[in-house]
Amino acid sequence: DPVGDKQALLEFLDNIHHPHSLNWHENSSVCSLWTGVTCNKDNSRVIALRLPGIGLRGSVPPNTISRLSALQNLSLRSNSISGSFPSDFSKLQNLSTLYLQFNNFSGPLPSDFSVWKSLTVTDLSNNYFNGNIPSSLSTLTRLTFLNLANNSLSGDIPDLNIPSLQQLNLSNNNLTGSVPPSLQRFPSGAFVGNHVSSEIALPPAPPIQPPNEQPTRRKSTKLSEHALLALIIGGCALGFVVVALLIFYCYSDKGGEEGLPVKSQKKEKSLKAGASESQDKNGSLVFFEGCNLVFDLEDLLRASAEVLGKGTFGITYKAALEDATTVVVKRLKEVNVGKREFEQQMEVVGNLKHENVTALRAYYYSKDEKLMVYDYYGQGSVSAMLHGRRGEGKTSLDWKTRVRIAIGAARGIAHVHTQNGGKFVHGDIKASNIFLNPQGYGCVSDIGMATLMSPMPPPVMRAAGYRAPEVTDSRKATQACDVYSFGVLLLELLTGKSPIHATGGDEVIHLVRWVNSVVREEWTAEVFDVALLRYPNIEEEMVEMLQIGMACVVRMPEQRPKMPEVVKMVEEIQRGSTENQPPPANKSETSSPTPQPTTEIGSSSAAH
Ligand SMILES: Nc1ncnc2c1ncn2[C@@H]1O[C@H](COP(=O)(O)OP(=O)(O)OP(=O)(O)O)[C@@H](O)[C@H]1O
Repeated sequence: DPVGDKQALLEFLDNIHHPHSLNWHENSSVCSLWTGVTCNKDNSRVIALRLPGIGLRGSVPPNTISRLSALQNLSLRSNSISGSFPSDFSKLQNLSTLYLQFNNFSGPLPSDFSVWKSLTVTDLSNNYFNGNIPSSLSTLTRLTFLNLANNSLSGDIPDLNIPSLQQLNLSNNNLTGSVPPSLQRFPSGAFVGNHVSSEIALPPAPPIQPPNEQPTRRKSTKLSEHALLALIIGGCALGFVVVALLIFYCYSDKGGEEGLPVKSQKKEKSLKAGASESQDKNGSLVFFEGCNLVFDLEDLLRASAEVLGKGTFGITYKAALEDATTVVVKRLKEVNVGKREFEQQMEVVGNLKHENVTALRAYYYSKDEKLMVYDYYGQGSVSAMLHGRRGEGKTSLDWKTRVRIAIGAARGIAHVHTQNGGKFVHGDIKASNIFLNPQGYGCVSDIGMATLMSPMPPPVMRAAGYRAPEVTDSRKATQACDVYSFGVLLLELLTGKSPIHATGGDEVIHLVRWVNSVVREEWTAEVFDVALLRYPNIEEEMVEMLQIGMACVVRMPEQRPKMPEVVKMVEEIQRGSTENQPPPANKSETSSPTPQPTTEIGSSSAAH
């Protein structure tokens, strides 16, 4: 471990307010375990420090980060760091990328940029920097990206002759004068929101020949006042699908650089002209309290990603970040709500902490893209567990696990229903949205989607079987609809069958109708998953679960039990649980005792 660097980092953290605890322990390995820290190959020095969006507050403690003299990448973006630009950063002479945007830095920019000869990317936007733009920026011969937008910089724009510069944003400051000749190749969008003389006739953009990048594609980027962020996540590879999450930020030419993986481009949404909007901190990942994940949008978009599936609300990706963290990113489609409404909804969801509700870790909102970030559940969803292919060594879900799934899911939904003054609705309860928490209990995901999507979009085929009959007409989900969907989930756990499934022929079976008809014919035992028949002494419990399920799926919404009641009932199954260890592996399923109905179940009102 780099002892000196480790000590410097510990001192940094000790002396800055940070609501999120980081796993930076004195006796753990800084290079392999510390979040946000990257070392060089032989682990002798720290070369990257990325702590975006973790709630850092106060000024950067002097003589801490500056001791990381081998540092190449520094990202402290999207925190609440205040004070002046840390003067001792001048010691970080190997710095290549510097991301300090979306903080509360104030005071002048460093006067001498020549100390950072290797700088390629500098983003100091969305702070309160004032004073002039230093002409020493001209000495940065490798600089490709410079963003100083949304500060309070004043004075004339210096004649910055930096041939390598490809992207420039000085918008929304108090700059005066005119655009100097060296910068006239940048479109007017780079200067809007200033008092820069408007009569400048910008010549057509001359070809830019950056040394390391792809000049032809860069050339095609046109900046304009109508700044748009376009985020591209997607693309399939052969066989096992791997997609690269891509981002590009461009102006007016929305499709201009589509498909280009962007490392050094500005990611936050740029503002349209107008100082009034200059405080809009749009377009960064927002993390929730207690989240130990440390990455930024750039990391997220750079991560290699795999499509997990396409749902009602968009595409879900599994993204592997560089620091080996795996997260799930939901890219929402057709969310037409405004920023405020979206943020409010995310705040409710993100602060909804419960062991039976999957935690929303972060979200992202821009005009064109809405993302939600979750933990990745490696075991997959309950749907995958129940219906996925049984690989070698993979057995079907045992009864105890199914009961725990039911109890956890019920508790999670009941908790969701207590939100928003007891009016919150999940709206999309189904097995692919239920995961197992570390205790092996069900854990409900995808909270808040239905509210954002009201009226409900038509369900994808596999979701249709969970929807209460009344939703078809009203397209509006209610808590009673969640109870119905939970009932379908119970029937699915009991039968091992999907809510809508095909038989051998063309016939499509609707699980609720099928269970009702079988029970009506008093063939109750027929509904249970054959894989469960090998567990002795569980008949009563299965019948109990069947009763609860059927009570939840009655046609009339007002006749369904409320979730707190359902929780009690499913918990009762576990309480009455007798020992039901699986029999020895060689015992055949057919030799298991066939369960007999012990209680009268079903009623004519349940049949539909
Ligand atoms: N956090 C997660 N960890 C692991 N797998 C996940 C996670 N979230 C979703 N998935 C899986 O990704 C796939 C796609 O999920 P997504 O939510 O987009 O669609 P869905 O659940 O099938 O439908 P809907 O959008 O209606 O909820 C599903 O198989 C789901 O189980």
